[in-house]
Amino acid sequence: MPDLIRSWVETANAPQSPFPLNNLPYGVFSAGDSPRCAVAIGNSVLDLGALQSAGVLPEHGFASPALNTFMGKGKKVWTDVRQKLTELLREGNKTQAVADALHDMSSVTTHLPFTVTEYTDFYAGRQHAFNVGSLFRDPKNALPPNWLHMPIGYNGRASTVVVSGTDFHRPMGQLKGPQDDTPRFGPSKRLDIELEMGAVVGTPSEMGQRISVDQADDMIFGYVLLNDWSARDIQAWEYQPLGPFQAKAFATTIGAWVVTKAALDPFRCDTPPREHDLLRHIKDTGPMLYDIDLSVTMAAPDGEATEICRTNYNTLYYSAAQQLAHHASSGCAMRTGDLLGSGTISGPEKGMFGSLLEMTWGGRDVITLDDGQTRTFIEDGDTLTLNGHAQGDGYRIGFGPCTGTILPARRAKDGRS
Ligand SMILES: O=C(O)/C=C/C(=O)CC(=O)CC(=O)O
Ligand SMILES: [Ca+2]
Ligand SMILES: [Mg+2]
Repeated sequence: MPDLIRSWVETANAPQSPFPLNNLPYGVFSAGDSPRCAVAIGNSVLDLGALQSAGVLPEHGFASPALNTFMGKGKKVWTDVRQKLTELLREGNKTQAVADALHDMSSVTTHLPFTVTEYTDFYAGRQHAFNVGSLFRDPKNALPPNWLHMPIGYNGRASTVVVSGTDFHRPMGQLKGPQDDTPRFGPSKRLDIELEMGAVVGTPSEMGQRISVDQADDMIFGYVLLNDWSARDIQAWEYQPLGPFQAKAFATTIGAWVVTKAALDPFRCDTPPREHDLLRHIKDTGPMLYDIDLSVTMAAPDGEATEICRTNYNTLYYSAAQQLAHHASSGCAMRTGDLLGSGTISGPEKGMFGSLLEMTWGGRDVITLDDGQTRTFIEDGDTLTLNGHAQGDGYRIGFGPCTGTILPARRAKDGRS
């Protein structure tokens, strides 16, 4: 485990800081002006657009409002820029040009860090797949027969991926419970979260090109926290035979900071033992998961945030590299800015479940918040926040929060649902 790299930005050296010099996650910010690229360091953001204009950094599209140009340049450029930034911010190396490009994080606005090209969501949490299979289908055959052989996924919506802090309205949809004769259209009453990690594709692949697991790993630029908000009542009625559609299309929240693979490298860990040998195109090639502590808090309007789940990214069955290799295996082209959701990260015990559906076992149990309020699913005004970090020796690699507050459903203009 490497040591903390000390920075002249003092707040970056605090053991609890999510953004020490070892991290350097990328994002997009504005300070009452045009959005441009940045890295987070301690309590500050460093304006990469300004450093590029000043000739301190080479031209990698840092003055644009998205990381895509830089992400598309690949491993060599990512490594060079990381080394350069590490030297610029290292203790003892303070210069006026770099000090002038720092902004207090509390005074800036963070934006969606990259243009999301396409969004695919996987299902790689074994406990989650088991729990959902038991609740929605047959507890005796909870895990689908293909599940141990390939990372199952569905194509989601990129258009509605939003950055942490974006509030949105409760979705409307078709609802039909088991006791109802006919469906009706109305606000979802079983609004849920899904604790996930998103892998961000940097370098693209061509249509028809096969990629190995190691090539796939090299294509990944970094990772974000991801909340795949889900309307369980819409989902239960609509999902057969083609899978989730409107139930997961209304919003997906990602964190504002993309943590690079380089920052996470010391925290790589093995995938679990395989029950069936995986086929060659997705076989494990070494440690490909990460030891990242994850948690979720829920807060009622004006209430305290209560931790409702604590789990780890290392509980997944498939890595993002295996998912990406599988995704391209038919000849599907992958593009810069593609976002791959890991699947809901539910660990093997109850306090480790990454959705309210599982925590309340289908809405049968309640969750009691620290202020005494109870919940099954999300109510209007509630705020849900994902947090995550990898714990180093005296420092942590944090992701920043991934949060959203639910606003009441938007009724039709005539007041009807
Ligand atoms: O098993 C199903 O019918 C669907 C389960 C899901 O909730 C899909 C999903 O988003 C996958 C995941 O996040 O793990
Ligand atoms: Ca999901
Ligand atoms: Mg979603």
